Amino acid sequence: MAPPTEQPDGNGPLGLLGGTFDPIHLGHLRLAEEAREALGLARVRLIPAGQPPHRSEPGSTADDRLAMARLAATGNPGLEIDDGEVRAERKSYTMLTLERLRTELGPQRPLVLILGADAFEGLPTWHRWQEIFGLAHIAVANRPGYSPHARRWPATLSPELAAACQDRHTADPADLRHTPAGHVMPFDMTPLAISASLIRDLIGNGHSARYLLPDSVLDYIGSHGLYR
Ligand SMILES: Nc1ncnc2c1ncn2[C@@H]1O[C@H](COP(=O)(O)OP(=O)(O)OP(=O)(O)O)[C@@H](O)[C@H]1O
Ligand SMILES: O=C(O)c1ccc[n+]([C@@H]2O[C@H](COP(=O)([O-])O)[C@@H](O)[C@H]2O)c1
Repeated sequence: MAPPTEQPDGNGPLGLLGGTFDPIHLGHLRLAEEAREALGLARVRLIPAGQPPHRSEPGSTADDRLAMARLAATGNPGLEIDDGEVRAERKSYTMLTLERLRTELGPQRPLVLILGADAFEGLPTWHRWQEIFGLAHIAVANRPGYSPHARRWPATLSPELAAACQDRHTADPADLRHTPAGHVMPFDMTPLAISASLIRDLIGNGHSARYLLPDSVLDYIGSHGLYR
């Protein structure tokens, strides 16, 4: 008989995947799913940004982006939704979200901030970025077209990011379980050249975006007339 699969426990590392999710797509969902498996996360919390700090106004409202994230997570017990950034009347700075989560979850629960390579590249421009390492681990996935691929670290990182990561780098997911925060771990995911901007462009130009995102999300976009 096969051994029982390890059940996710309430104190295991919690993955955090923030994004504008304009709209959420299969790149985001595979990122969450593959991070959960590769890093041994109990669950992954999707956190739609209410007011994304470093981009112009999204093409759909925060409430629509939250609704689409809820639809995308439906049926996957490994995912949960956090509406805190949508509800907050301020820019969606990750440090502030991590402080809120530490208040909610306590100082000991391992938190793993999941970033695609493009987001990670921009980390030194984030609000209080150096403090993030004190509140969460960071896991970085490859993304087609972006340079800081795990296998080429640290050569492809900017000097300040390389310096910040130097003593934090790990390739062992056990390190993410044994401490609440502080490690940086690159991991490989199935390369998917899907982006929300591609989907917005396709829909805006009257083309099909089917099979790039869940059908339920595509139906929502259609019934609410988004991105036209
Ligand atoms: N195809 C993908 N592969 C790996 N990571 C991804 C992918 N798409 C998005 N991500 C990651 O998901 C997070 C949220 O991304 P975001 O919501 O900005 O989506 P996006 O597709 O990059 O959007 P846009 O095209 O509007 O810039 C970021 O960390 C980003 O790097
Ligand atoms: O905290 C910051 O200063 C900060 C700056 C840029 C982006 N972020 C977060 O990074 C995630 C991805 O952002 P975006 O714009 O690529 O969708 C999302 O959760 C944002 O809130 C955070």
